[in-house]
Amino acid sequence: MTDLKIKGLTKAYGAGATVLDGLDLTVPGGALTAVLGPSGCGKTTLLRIIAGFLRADAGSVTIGGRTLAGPGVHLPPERRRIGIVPQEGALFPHLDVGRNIAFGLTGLDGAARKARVGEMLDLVGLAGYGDRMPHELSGGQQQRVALARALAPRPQLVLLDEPFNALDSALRTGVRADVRAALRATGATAVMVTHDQQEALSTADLVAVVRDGRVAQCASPQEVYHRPADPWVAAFVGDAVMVSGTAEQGTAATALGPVKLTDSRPAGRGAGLVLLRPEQLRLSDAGSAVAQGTVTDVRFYGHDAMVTVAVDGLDEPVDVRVPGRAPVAPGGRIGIQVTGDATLHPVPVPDGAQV
Ligand SMILES: Nc1ncnc2c1ncn2[C@@H]1O[C@H](COP(=O)(O)OP(=O)(O)OP(=O)(O)O)[C@@H](O)[C@H]1O
Repeated sequence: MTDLKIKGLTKAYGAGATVLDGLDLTVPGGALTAVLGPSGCGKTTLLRIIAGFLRADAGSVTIGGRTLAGPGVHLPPERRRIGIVPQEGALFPHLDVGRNIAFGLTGLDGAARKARVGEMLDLVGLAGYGDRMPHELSGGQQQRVALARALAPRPQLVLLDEPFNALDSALRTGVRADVRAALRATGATAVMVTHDQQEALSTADLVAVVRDGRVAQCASPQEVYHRPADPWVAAFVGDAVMVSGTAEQGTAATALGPVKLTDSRPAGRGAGLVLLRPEQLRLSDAGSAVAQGTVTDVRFYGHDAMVTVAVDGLDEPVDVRVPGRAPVAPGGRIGIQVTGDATLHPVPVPDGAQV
């Protein structure tokens, strides 16, 4: 297993603003880590520095203890043992699928190359497709070939740059699952750049949320979602409901009623912002709940619906996610109850943070 360790990575383009600002990130061997962040936060820059296409101004990149980039060190991309899956597959259009996959297989004789290509085609579920040309494949199949090509030379690390961007949503789910299974089967250490929260949460073992050129939080998808490092992360990763609260003995008093606090967080004392998810709120009859309000909007998504409620005593409306059909309509009076626990964060939101 090969850990990827990134320390103090700093990069500015020319005299422009700093894009990476002392970024630290450790990707454990064998894990798929999603680098998630808003447009322009430096995700592609990070990937290009890891791959060796770009030099950092400061900091280091090591894989399994081998320094790829650092003070006085810059290994060229071809010596880094890194496989890359670009955004739209970017297969060589004049080579068939087998030759695309075999492209990086230097130092093997003909029979060994053929065997490795066959293994890779099996791995990505495309056995028998070796003679097809790229234009004879669907977008999802092209992405799977791109993954097979990246994995064929047994790289120490695989970088995936928004790999599902070009696929329509119906295809995405299946291709994501296939890619994840193929990475798992080879035990590859992988870093996937994405700006899609659902993709990061559902596909990766770890999610590194990048803001302003630094990692704001790196943890499991569950941890990032349920115990976000700060209000910005909470609002960026999924939908968030934020209400002021005052904590005492593990419970915060809020306009939505008492909310049990996730206990081990040091900030879980005093006054602050309580972070909840819309699915933690339940609608009930007006009058039966501590918090009451007026429904202002209902959005139906098929599997669930989002109900916006102007709660009495709160300046901002809150969103409530309800399964299936929403049994309410705009203008109706409704009660709200909180379920589960929440984190409490000191206010205000850090300077410069934007959601
Ligand atoms: N070659 C370049 N020269 C100058 N500025 C650049 C260059 N490449 C990127 N930038 C700037 O650096 C910042 C980070 O860009 P980067 O492409 O790394 O962000 P990103 O997080 O990948 O964004 P997106 O999600 O939109 O692809 C942006 O402000 C961008 O305009």
